[in-house]
Amino acid sequence: ISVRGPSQEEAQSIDQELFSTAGFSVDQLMELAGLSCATAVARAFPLDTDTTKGRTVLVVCGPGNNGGDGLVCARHLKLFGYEPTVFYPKRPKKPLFQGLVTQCHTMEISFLDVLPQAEALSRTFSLVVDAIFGFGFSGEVREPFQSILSTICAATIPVASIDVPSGWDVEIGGSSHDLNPDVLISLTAPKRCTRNFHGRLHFLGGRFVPPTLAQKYELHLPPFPGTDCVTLLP
Ligand SMILES: NC(=O)C1=CN([C@@H]2O[C@H](COP(=O)(O)OP(=O)(O)OC[C@H]3O[C@@H](n4cnc5c(N)ncnc54)[C@H](O)[C@@H]3O)[C@@H](O)[C@H]2O)[C@@H](O)CC1
Ligand SMILES: [K+]
Repeated sequence: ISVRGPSQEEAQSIDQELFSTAGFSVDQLMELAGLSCATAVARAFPLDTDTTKGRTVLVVCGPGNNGGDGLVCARHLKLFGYEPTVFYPKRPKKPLFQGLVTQCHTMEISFLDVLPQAEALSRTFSLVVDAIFGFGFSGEVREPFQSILSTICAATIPVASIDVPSGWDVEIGGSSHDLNPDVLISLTAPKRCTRNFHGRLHFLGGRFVPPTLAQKYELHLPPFPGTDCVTLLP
């Protein structure tokens, strides 16, 4: 796998190209991205079939497409037998996101109005899926997400981050005060900041990149085993 990884700008160009000349739609790729995140979460935190232990997952969604991946992930986790709950404090008015919320309601997934304090959060949930920011993040984290990230950092349960650990600089990474996820699911290709990921498992998901695009951007993507939608990176 390329150690260089696409820069934030390159990730945004690949994204643009997928949605323009390559002919894909956002909801199509978001569905595949979210499905691969749910699959990776289920691999990293397998259900104990004898107990309800480990079923409760809090999916925290941000205001952009990373948040959309989180909503899709929550829906698939529910189909896989988990008990996801969503916290989605800033919701875009676009039909795509409204549809994803409706789908979660139809799947009887609960939404929280307020994020519990770290201790209550750690007691209620087994794991947090971080779908707050992906490669569109820049600058200092603004509220309400600064407080939300502080709460997640203070919680004692593991975090699985979608595409980029939220709050990390997409190129450089995070510091010791930032999120330290146990699992990272990179989408399309690992971003440069993932060099600083030292968690337990790093997956690549989003098996949708046409080989011509992978070549053009020199992505050097690893093979995906068989029909799997995720692959474990070394
Ligand atoms: N090709 C692709 O490349 C795909 C990308 N997808 C997802 O889309 C993500 C990128 O989505 P977006 O471009 O919408 O960006 P993000 O979802 O990463 O973030 C953008 C949102 O965060 C806000 N934001 C940015 N910086 C902030 C700050 N400092 N404080 C508070 N809010 C801030 C912006 O106002 C915007 O609402 C990827 O990381 C991935 O998860 C997938 O859905 C499907 C395919
Ligand atoms: K994230």
